[in-house]
Amino acid sequence: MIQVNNLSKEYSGTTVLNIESLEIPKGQSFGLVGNNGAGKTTFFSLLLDLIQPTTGCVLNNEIQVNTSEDWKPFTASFLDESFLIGYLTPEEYFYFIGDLRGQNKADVDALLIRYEEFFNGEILKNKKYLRDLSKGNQKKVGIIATLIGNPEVIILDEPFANLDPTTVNRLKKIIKELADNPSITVLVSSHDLQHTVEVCDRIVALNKGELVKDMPTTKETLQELELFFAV
Ligand SMILES: Nc1ncnc2c1ncn2[C@@H]1O[C@H](COP(=O)(O)OP(=O)(O)OP(=O)(O)O)[C@@H](O)[C@H]1O
Repeated sequence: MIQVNNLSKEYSGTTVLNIESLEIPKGQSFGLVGNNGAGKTTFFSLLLDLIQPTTGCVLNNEIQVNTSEDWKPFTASFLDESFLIGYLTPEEYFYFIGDLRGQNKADVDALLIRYEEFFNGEILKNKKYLRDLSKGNQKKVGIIATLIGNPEVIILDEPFANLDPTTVNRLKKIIKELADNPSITVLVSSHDLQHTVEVCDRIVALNKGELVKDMPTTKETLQELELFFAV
């Protein structure tokens, strides 16, 4: 269970995120939507302890995220993967991440075989550096890397961006499989309302840093969101 208490973030005196209270139960597939600048990436960055809150805190299973090394079961992929990427081939990168998460080569290989169709196994053979891959292929590598080491919480910031339609469908299948696992919590942010509604069982909308909608996914959710964002 992730708990958010009185969480806010300011930059130069301007509040960009302000969430009084939010709970994300273990096993939930949680969709975060909102216009450009609404605060989605800020929220995820706070969950991941990549930035410090101005007020409040985030707890994972009652452990405050930035006070203990024990909270680190979160993995994440972001829209722009380039910050992860030096002069490493995808294969070197996967083994490097595996090493960080206590996975041996055989564990990583098993995962790569399992998801070969999604991330396009060809990427491994051509030995290009990650920085020289297309944006979509970088994205695929970033997403698969989040799955290494059996994380409890997987954060996918704009996972559908830059992916072709076939790959989007494969990704939706993967997210639904993860969502069906009661011990895995998946958090997805996206501008694609339809994809988000399809893979998430709860949708939260942010507007200018404030939580403006919080609803379970039903048959009406997509229409409701489309009307909301059409205003
Ligand atoms: N380092 C920073 N310094 C100043 N302002 C920032 C910084 N990082 C984010 N912001 C501001 O915080 C607000 C929320 O940004 P954020 O990236 O969280 O939005 P978002 O919902 O992810 O947007 P998008 O859909 O465009 O990716 C924006 O107004 C942004 O300009």
